[in-house]
Amino acid sequence: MKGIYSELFAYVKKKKFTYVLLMVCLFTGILLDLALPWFMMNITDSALGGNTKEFRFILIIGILILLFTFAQNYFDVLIKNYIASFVRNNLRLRLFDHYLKLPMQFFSKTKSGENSSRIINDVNVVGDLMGNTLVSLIQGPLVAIAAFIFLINIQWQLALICGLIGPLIILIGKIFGVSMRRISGELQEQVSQSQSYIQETMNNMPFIRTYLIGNLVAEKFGGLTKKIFNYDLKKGKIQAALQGSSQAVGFLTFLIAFGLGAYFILIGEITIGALLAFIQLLNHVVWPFSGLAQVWGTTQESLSACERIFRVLKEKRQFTSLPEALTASSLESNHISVDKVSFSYDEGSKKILNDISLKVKENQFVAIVGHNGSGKSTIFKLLLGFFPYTGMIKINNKNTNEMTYAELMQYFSFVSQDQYLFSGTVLENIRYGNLQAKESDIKTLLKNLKFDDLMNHLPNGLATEVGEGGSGLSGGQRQKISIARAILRNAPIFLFDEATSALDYQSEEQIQEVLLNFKNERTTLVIAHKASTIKQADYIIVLDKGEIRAKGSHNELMNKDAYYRDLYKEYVVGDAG
Ligand SMILES: Nc1ncnc2c1ncn2[C@@H]1O[C@H](COP(=O)(O)OP(=O)(O)OP(=O)(O)O)[C@@H](O)[C@H]1O
Repeated sequence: MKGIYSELFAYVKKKKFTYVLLMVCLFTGILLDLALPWFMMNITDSALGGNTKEFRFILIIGILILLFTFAQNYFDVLIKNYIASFVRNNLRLRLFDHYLKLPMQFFSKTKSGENSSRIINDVNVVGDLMGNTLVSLIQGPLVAIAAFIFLINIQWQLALICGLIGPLIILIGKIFGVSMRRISGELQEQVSQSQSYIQETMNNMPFIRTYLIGNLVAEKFGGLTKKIFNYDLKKGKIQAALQGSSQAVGFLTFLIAFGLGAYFILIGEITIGALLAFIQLLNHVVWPFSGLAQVWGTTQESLSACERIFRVLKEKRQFTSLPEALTASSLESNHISVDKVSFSYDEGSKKILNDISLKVKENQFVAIVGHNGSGKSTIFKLLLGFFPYTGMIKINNKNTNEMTYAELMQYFSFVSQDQYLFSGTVLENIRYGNLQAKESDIKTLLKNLKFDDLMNHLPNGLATEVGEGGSGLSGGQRQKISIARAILRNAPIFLFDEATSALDYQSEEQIQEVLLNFKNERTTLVIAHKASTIKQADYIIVLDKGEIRAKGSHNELMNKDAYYRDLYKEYVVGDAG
């Protein structure tokens, strides 16, 4: 909690001047709150006393109070909104930037919907806290104290009796505040989970349609929303009890004030104007306190959003500043050695890779083969520095763990099995491979790759929008963009998770040709899914349940390794299919 308060205070420090203005506004508001009862008391008494000169003077003051109240309210709302927007904007950028710097392990253990809920929903709540709620928390008691002093001036016995309400309402707020905070935290957790599920549902719509699992999905979502509903109800009950009891205490105070006030008029202790002012002032004593109970509830809710945000901000970053892309093509000799590398995704769980050692010579073409789940893609993820491991990986005899991330990345062009595309045009998506590339360079590259269809067959050529995640393109077109992007990057080591399933025969042949051309130009590691690719390789690594089962050329392995022979047969059948 201490950490949260200092984080929040840092925002106050950042906007010192604006908070000072807000305080000026706040104190002006308190003065105006007191000016109105003063006006009511004096105008009533001067009218009842028939003093027209005084009446006119007080009326003019009343008009001035009105004008000031308008200006005070205008600036109060303006400044509060400015602070809330500033905090939201700043925190959102900070959080987004932090997410970009977190290690990949973080993303393999969290849900994307929850992370987006942090950046959108929780940040909004914290903005409200800093702009509105926090100020109300100070404003309420200050107004109440000022009004109370005025009340004492009017009739101290009556004021003291009515003043008993303050501590009582604070006690009520404290009792309910704790449960409010707990329920709000749990509620937000459920909201995040359902947000994740909505996101997954939208992404999986074709699967839901074709497998007719709409009812199942709706049922699961129903379960999630039921939890939200139940937490909402619990929250509603606490809010109702909080508000009901504080309002009742408030009303009780008015009953006492009217009853006793009327008695004091009867015995000539106070005037009618004074009672009017007293009741108006009492509003300022009662409502800040009864409202305070509610504001306290909102504060607890906001603090649990803060907790969630700052929990993420406390996660150790992989980078202090985001690495910039380095020019990849200038590197010459590029060999890789993997020495006794072991890895598991979760600490203490089953090893996904166990004591892997391999060497890839400069400009060698290496195929990694193995059954599904044998750990092929995981080897790529470790080469790319996504996860920490035991053992050592070296490129050109340098330990990759001693390289900066940008330095490591300059070695690799990577094509994964999944295609990662951003909304934008085909051209923009290919250009991520080399942000300096001219359109003409990209066109030449596509011509050389014989991916002309990306220029000629799409409605707006390279300016065609790919849609969210490439949803507006065919699977083959998405793969071609990913491959073209990696080749445009022109790094000396090409990591290719052979995902050529969506390519037509002609395009597949074309990719094979590109890989063949790489043979003497750059170091290439292919997770091979095709017999034709495997046969091209200089060297093959056979992986089985996270261990290297055999290594060698295709002919060597066919001669000496039965496991490989069987595996290869499966690939040949796959190719024929
Ligand atoms: N993010 C992750 N968290 C936990 N386990 C994972 C994660 N990614 C992969 N695994 C597990 O690691 C093992 C190896 O996965 P990997 O993707 O490396 O296999 P692969 O050989 O590339 O398989 P395929 O041929 O199906 O692509 C699998 O058992 C998988 O369940």
